[in-house]
Amino acid sequence: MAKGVTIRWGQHGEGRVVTLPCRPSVSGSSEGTAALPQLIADCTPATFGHDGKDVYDPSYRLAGAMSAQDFTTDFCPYETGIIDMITQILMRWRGLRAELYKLNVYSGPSGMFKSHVDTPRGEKQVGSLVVCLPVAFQGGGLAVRHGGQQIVHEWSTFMTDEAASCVQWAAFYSDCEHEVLPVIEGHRVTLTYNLYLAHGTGLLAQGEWGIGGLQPAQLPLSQHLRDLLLAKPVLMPNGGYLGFDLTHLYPHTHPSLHAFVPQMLKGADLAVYEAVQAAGLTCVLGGCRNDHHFEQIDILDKLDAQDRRRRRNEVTGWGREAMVNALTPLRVDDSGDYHEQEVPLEESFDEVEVSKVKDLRARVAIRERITWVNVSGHDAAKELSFAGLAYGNQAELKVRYSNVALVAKVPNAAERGLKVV
Ligand SMILES: O=C(O)CCC(=O)C(=O)O
Ligand SMILES: [Fe+2]
Repeated sequence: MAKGVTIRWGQHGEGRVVTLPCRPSVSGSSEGTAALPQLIADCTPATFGHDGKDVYDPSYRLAGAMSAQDFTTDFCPYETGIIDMITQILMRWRGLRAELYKLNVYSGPSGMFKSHVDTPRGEKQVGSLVVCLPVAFQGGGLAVRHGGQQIVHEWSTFMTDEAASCVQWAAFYSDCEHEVLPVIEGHRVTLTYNLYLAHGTGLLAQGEWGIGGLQPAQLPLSQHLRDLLLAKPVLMPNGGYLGFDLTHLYPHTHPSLHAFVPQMLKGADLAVYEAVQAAGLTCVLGGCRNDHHFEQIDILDKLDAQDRRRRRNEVTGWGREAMVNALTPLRVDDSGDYHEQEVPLEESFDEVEVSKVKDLRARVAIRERITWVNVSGHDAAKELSFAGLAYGNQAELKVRYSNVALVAKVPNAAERGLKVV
């Protein structure tokens, strides 16, 4: 670990600093071995939640604690990639926000925290992250239990300089019981973070602190949609469907990646999705509306079913699951050619096999039931796909990116609380 982890704390005018692992004292500075005992001395006895109260009981928890507002650190779990790893493993691509909670010190010969489940801090908390800083200690395993299974994270450094120079970490879901086994010798210094479910990894997609976050309801499109839904005379009194051609290309021809497109929405497309959600509309992602490629015959049925489920409160509306993904992998043959089923114009239906006409009419009918909001005049939207080639011993078509459309269901006037005169 090249840089070390710096902790700064102390009252105004009495600021202190330690960089871990402790290096030989720099003369005249508090940085060095003397600063660590000071950090430990400045911690207060750690309490824990019991029956809704903070309790101090050294027979259950023997540790020191410093609250996040009383120190700063340059250690960043995002920068080190820890949050990305947790997001992938524990959250299956949903976003996660880590909030520094406490610094704790469990010291030998008996520092420990008996078996407990962390008190959730807010309904979006999904887990905890413990980061063990590079200070030498023995014992102090972190046992995490779930479903009759146990994992013990042994971070003990056995006093070797090499082991004591690493940052080690573990993350677990909030419902996992865990325990800090007794520290035999040395000091086990940890940073704990609360992990919250978020729209995206990091802070930008969160409006919770009232700053910086994207507020989808404030997006101009969201306001226009709400005005449209409440307009007089009533537009679409019997309800209907609004279609948006998305502006970016997505790998929905890929056999498995197509399932992730809702989580991959980019830039303006994400804003369209957020705005549609904020306006209270249910939506579905489907193939491009281009005349030749509108593949999903059942797209509107899927949308209607999702909307009914949402109205019955079976879908919470949280996260990307609220959008139906009707994308299916498009067929790409061995030569990499993409087989679209062309939908000819109605006039030329007689040239098509009779058996196909019913299906083709259904596709045309679906396109016509959707009111398209944006007219995709630009070439990129007309160009149906763009192939990314990867070269191995033979040119192999890896991923093909194609246009995608988002279709939102407009409820009827009564469902919108409007009277039709
Ligand atoms: O330090 C650890 O490994 C876990 C600490 C813990 O369980 C807590 O602070 O709630
Ligand atoms: Fe805990």
